[in-house]
Amino acid sequence: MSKKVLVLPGDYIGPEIMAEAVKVLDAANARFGLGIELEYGLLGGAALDECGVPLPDETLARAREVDAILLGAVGGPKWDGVERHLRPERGLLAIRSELQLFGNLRPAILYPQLAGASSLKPEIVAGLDILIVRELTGGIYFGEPRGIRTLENGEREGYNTYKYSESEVRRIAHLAFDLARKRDSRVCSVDKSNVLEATVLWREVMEEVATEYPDVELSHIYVDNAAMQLVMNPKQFDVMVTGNMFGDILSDAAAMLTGSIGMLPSASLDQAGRGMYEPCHGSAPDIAGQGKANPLATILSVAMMLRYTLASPEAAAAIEDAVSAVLDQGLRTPDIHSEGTTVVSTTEMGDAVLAAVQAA
Ligand SMILES: NC(=O)c1ccc[n+]([C@@H]2O[C@H](COP(=O)([O-])OP(=O)(O)OC[C@H]3O[C@@H](n4cnc5c(N)ncnc54)[C@H](O)[C@@H]3O)[C@@H](O)[C@H]2O)c1
Ligand SMILES: CC(C)[C@H](C(=O)O)[C@@H](O)C(=O)O
Ligand SMILES: [Mg+2]
Repeated sequence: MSKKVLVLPGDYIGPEIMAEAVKVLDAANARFGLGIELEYGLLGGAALDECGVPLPDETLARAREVDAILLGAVGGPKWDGVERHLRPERGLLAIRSELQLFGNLRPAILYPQLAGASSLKPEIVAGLDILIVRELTGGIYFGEPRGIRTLENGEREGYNTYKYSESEVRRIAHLAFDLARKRDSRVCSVDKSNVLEATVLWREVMEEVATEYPDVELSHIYVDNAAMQLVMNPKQFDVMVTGNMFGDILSDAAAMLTGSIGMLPSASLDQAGRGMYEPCHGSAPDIAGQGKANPLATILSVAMMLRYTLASPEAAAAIEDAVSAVLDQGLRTPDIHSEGTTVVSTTEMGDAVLAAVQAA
């Protein structure tokens, strides 16, 4: 039976990195007989330009039908002036929310070949393998009320609401604990319970869920300390579970431990394990159209899609091995370049991974 994947290239470097990821997916499809059919849709600025909204009904309808979604990145200065509710990023938030993709997995793994490209010293990052589990459909990103209002004294005030229900915390906790069992059985919950009530409850629920996993060790850390520990001694962490905004920030920091934000893939899963797969980075307007974007985060997101939603672990491993082989060949996009390696373009990097998959 065929499996359908909806491809949403998005904006700026989105289409550039997606072209390379699709090449690699096509090669894995042919090599492993996966029966995957691709269809394309619009999200973000591209959708706003074409249809007047950042998440067209057609895209959402197709997204509900397909087996998995592959996203590039959305947003950029072209749409800076549009009304808040029409911003390209709102399209991304809406699709996550509509599909209830609450579980965002952001693995920060250091490929040994990139030790020299990490922002930290090689001995601090050697063997790094952290999984950030970010709650993706709640917290301050979605809490109501929100807005900008005019106060009685005439000045304006911007406000958002940070809240999490017990059930929202419970489901992300279960996901984190279940994933930890397949790794080093350690979960570190990141909160700000010394200040924010929403995260006092978060911590209580984490403790409650932990009683169902006596084999998994649970620890807690405040988010400010977590940021510091991540750059001081990142290997102390196995699974880090946290809310929407903290996870957004910590995952960008974790990306730099692996060499570049261009190396960090992600999976956003619903309760049934269906998902949307995307790199953690944005649309990088500063390098768009120059062949400088690193496509590996998107290519590695394809591997996550094959593993988590499309049940093709062999093909997933082949793509991950192909990425490693290409790094062994010394090929680097500019963001991960270090002395003694060869700078290649986005397309050349994609072609090299494609060739390695075909040779698998
Ligand atoms: N998932 C998404 O679609 C997503 C994620 C983050 C940001 N954004 C949006 O992207 C736009 C730009 O945001 P930003 O500049 O804050 O973040 P960004 O992640 O796009 O870029 C930050 C820096 O990282 C670099 N970078 C990012 N991806 C790279 C890659 N694949 N290869 C090499 N270098 C890469 C960029 O050149 C830039 O210097 C904004 O509109 C933002 O809202 C979208
Ligand atoms: C573009 C933006 C809405 C998004 C987020 O904050 O979730 C991005 O930064 C991410 O990390 O996926
Ligand atoms: Mg982000």
